[in-house]
Amino acid sequence: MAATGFDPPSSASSDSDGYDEHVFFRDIPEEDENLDDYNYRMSLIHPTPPPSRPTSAAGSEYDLLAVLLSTPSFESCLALENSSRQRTTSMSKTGKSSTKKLSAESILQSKTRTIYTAGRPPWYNKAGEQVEPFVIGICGGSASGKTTVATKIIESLNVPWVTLLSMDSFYRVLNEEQHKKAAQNEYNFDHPDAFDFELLLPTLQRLKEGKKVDVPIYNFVTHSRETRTKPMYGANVIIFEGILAFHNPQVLELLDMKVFVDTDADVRLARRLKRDILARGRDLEGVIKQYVNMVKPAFSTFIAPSMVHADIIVPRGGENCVAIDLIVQHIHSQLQARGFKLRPTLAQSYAGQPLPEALALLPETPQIKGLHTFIRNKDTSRDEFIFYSKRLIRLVIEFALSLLPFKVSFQTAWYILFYIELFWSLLTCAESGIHSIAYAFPNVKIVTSAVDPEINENFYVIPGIGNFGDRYFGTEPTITVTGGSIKATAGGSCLSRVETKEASPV
Ligand SMILES: Nc1ncnc2c1ncn2[C@@H]1O[C@H](COP(=O)(O)OP(=O)(O)O)[C@@H](O)[C@H]1O
Ligand SMILES: Nc1ccn([C@@H]2O[C@H](COP(=O)(O)O)[C@@H](O)[C@H]2O)c(=O)n1
Repeated sequence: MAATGFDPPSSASSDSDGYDEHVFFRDIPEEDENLDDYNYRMSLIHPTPPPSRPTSAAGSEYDLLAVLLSTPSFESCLALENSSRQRTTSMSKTGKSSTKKLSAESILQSKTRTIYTAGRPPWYNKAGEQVEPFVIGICGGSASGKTTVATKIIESLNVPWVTLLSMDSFYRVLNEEQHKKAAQNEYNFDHPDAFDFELLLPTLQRLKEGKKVDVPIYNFVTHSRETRTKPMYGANVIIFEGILAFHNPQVLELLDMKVFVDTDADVRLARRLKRDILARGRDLEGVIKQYVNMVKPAFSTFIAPSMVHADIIVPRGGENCVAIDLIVQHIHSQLQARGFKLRPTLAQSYAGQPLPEALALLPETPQIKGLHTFIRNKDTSRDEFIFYSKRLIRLVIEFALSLLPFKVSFQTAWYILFYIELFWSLLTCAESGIHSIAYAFPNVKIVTSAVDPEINENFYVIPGIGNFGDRYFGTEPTITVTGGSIKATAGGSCLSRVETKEASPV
């Protein structure tokens, strides 16, 4: 654990698995608590933009849309859209059939709104069945690097929903006498009795069931729980870390994968000295006294022996990228087996089917061909890539507006722009993506400037531009070769797969 008054991270989200997959397919139970959960998640996806318009290097269109989408008009448009939605399967005129099926269970009515759902919240599988999250336990001595390893796993995983639960949040509330001992560095925080397992166990159980929990926030300076708690939510992956993560047999039962972080005692002591003095309000003598009398003995008695439960031992902790990569790969294969990883399935789902009626393709003029030639060239610089992409985006948006069957009034303008957000990401699109969006948003017209028949195993359009978002925002993985070893990095974190060839656009 790295910070004073640890504010437990609730969920890390990334959208790599596709916007549509985890945003709008939300099954909302009717209780208000769960609706709050829904609203919370929606706020993560559509955070309120800052009042002033941000000056992002990557495009004013998006900034404008972000501001527009935060307006009350957007909410009403969404309600309008949702209330009229039906699940449909539509085929193009060239196809044999054109069917429209209403699925009553995909429309959910709460007290305040109507919500369309294809029946699959983030932690449900493709068939809409609830799937247990994958729970990882990380154990190890104090300052061994448990939190650092957990954070690196989360960074490398690139999975939409991950929850990190720290055992530190479950330190017991002390009485007056215990507080006095703690102030003199004489209270044993490393003994199992110091932890509130009666609260910890049901909390982890509920999270594993995909339910919301309220987690205490612990303050290491005052040795006490804060009055507020932190809400946490079920996820695809739950990481539970703590010095005694493997101590309680019932907790152990809940862990699908057990990782022990094994860092030398002298390194741990050095890190702890620095951290406790800088971040936990301690002094040198106090830290050493606590370490010698309680931390070190408890490590030998309780923590080191629990290493026998570990599936993986990570020497040195967070700097051990190889071990973290292995863990990440294992988690990916477990998620795949549980049916969480839908993108590869969706990519293959519609092979050979005629394109949906909802698709409107820009006429292939010399101008469009020229713009595509630039953005599909892997040697096009990022500045040029953004420049030509913006021109193409403008043409797509203009074309989309020209397709609207009604006169644009002030009210309808918001409605149109809601659609444009979807169009915009479809500058170019793979067939499987068009089918997936047409299925999820049956009433939305999809406008794009090019349809690509295939995507490769990295979901790159072939022949194409690599990952459009990565090229546009400059977040492409890079390869560095140092001292004969090849290391792939993305945003400074360990990658789940170390590439042996350049990860350049195809
Ligand atoms: N590989 C590392 N190199 C240097 N400092 C580290 C490393 N790993 C962790 N630390 C530092 O050591 C302290 C404890 O790390 P942390 O990951 O919070 O351990 P734990 O969760 O096991 O207590 C933190 O201040 C952190 O920044
Ligand atoms: N009030 C407290 C509570 C706990 N500790 C020490 O924290 C260590 C566990 O946290 P890590 O992040 O290092 O795993 C544990 O060794 C306790 O001694 C404390 O000093 N004061």
